[in-house]
Amino acid sequence: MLTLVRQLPRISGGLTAALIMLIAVQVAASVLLPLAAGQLVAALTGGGPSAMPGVLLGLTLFSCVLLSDVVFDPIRAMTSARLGTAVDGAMTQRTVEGAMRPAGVAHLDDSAVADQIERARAIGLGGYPPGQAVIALAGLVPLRLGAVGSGVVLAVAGHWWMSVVLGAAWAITGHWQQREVERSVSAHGAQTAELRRAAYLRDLAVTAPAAKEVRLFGMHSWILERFTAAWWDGMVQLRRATTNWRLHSIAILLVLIAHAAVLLPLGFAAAHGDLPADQLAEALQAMLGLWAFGYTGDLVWMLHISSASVPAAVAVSGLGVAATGGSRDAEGSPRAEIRFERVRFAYPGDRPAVLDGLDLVIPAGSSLAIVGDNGAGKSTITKLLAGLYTPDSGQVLVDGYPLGDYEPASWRRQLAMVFQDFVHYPFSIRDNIGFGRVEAPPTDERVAEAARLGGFLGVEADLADGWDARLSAEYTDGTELSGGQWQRLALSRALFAVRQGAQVLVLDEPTAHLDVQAEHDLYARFLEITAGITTILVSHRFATVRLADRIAVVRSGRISEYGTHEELLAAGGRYARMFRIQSEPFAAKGGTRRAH
Ligand SMILES: Nc1ncnc2c1ncn2[C@@H]1O[C@H](COP(=O)(O)OP(=O)(O)OP(=O)(O)O)[C@@H](O)[C@H]1O
Repeated sequence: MLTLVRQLPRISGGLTAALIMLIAVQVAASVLLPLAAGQLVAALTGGGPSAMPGVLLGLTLFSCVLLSDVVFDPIRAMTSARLGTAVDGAMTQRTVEGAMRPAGVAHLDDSAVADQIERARAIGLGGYPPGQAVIALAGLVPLRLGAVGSGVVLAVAGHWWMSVVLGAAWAITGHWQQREVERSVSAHGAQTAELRRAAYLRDLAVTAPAAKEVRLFGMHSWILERFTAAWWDGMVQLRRATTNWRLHSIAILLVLIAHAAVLLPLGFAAAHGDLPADQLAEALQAMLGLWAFGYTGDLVWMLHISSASVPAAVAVSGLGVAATGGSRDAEGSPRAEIRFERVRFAYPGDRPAVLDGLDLVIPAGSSLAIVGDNGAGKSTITKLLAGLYTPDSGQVLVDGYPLGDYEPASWRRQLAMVFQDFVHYPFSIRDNIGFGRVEAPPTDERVAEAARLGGFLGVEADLADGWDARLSAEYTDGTELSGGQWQRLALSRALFAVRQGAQVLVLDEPTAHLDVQAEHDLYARFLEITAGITTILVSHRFATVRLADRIAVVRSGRISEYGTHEELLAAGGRYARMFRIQSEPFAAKGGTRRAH
């Protein structure tokens, strides 16, 4: 909560100042109320024509309270809502900036950082944005300060010990209940394993990616039953962890006893004429205001649960601030070679090394195909080349300089990559292709040329909006592409980058979704596409692999074979075996089966 308060003036100094002033007005009004009541009772019980000025003063005080309620309360509500929206916007923006700032992606594999990002998104807390905390704070602060004022009035009108007894009783119970809320909030933040499972099952049911299989496999009741069981089990665990009924009962008893201890002497003194009626009225009115020292219900809960994401958002917004890349300009690199030297790498966490002692040289301007079994580390090599991860030991050198010496953005501009799990951006075709080089305006000409090279040209011709057609079935005017069309679009995106100056083209399984004709057409354009640049192909298809000048086989974390297609076939090693398996005539096997 303190973290949130510290952020407020930074996010909007004007709104914060306005809110403080409006809260001060509300506090003053809450103190005026018992004084007004006392003033009126004093004037009316005094009798005679002299009552008029006293009544007028009492009514004026009441009018001030009324004015504050009628005029300033709505303004305070609007101001806190606006400040809340500003906080939501600023926190989300900082989270987004922070999450994207680190040059690599290793921080996203760190479970502590992933957890912070999850909290910063407020998802782990059931979607309570921090702006709600501002609204709760704007409600809570005047109540608490008003209670202080009521305490002073009670001390003056009644007796000082009355404020102490009542204030202490409320404060103790409020403290217990606040601790319960804090426990509950942190339990919600951590979420029980059951609730996390329930959230996963819910997402399976309500999000598009699993929708097809859920229906195909008839998983409706399976998911519903398990979701219901997991959710209730999780909730029961949460309640058990956070609710203490015994303390609740003691708290109620304590407050009742404290009120009796104050009310009885007040009544006794008034009955015996030791306490004038106006003071009794003031004291009784002030007693009612003291409750705000205690548990202020939903406001406390809302304040704690909504502000819980703020420290995480502040931590995420600081990600990568201290990290500095090199300063060498990579423009035009590599001119000589890319070299992996004794590279060892394991993904963050306690994981085994994927690459261990890997040496590899890729001469500039040549093409290299990387082959190997599933999970051998082929994609990992491309991620290290892109600087998304850094080797644990050894180094990646570009023209003799470690990758870390280069300014990260300038090295990235030299790369055009199609990842195996490339993203389907739900934006226009133009944007999807233009993302290859965001600095270069995606003009019709540039987009069409990239689409021609990537084999996408023509798809836009059937769409009403052409290059500006939106690619998402979730929009009424949107279009959904086929798997192969998305792959051609991803290729076009990379080739847009190449046409805008990228020097290294990395294609991870570029033909996996392509039909025979599209694959053939791509091979036909291969020389045109790769002319003058360094190309790295990761593929299991030997028709693709054979296009490359050289081939490297990855096995047991290092390069086990390296050479041209003919050289590796002649060597009779792993590559030759893989090639033979893939090129064995399928019909012969099928024929054997048919014969039975
Ligand atoms: N982000 C990650 N976090 C942890 N482990 C990972 C991550 N990405 C990959 N791995 C692991 O690293 C190993 C190598 O993965 P990589 O994707 O490089 O293999 P690959 O050779 O490209 O495989 P495939 O042919 O199946 O695409 C695998 O064991 C994989 O489980």
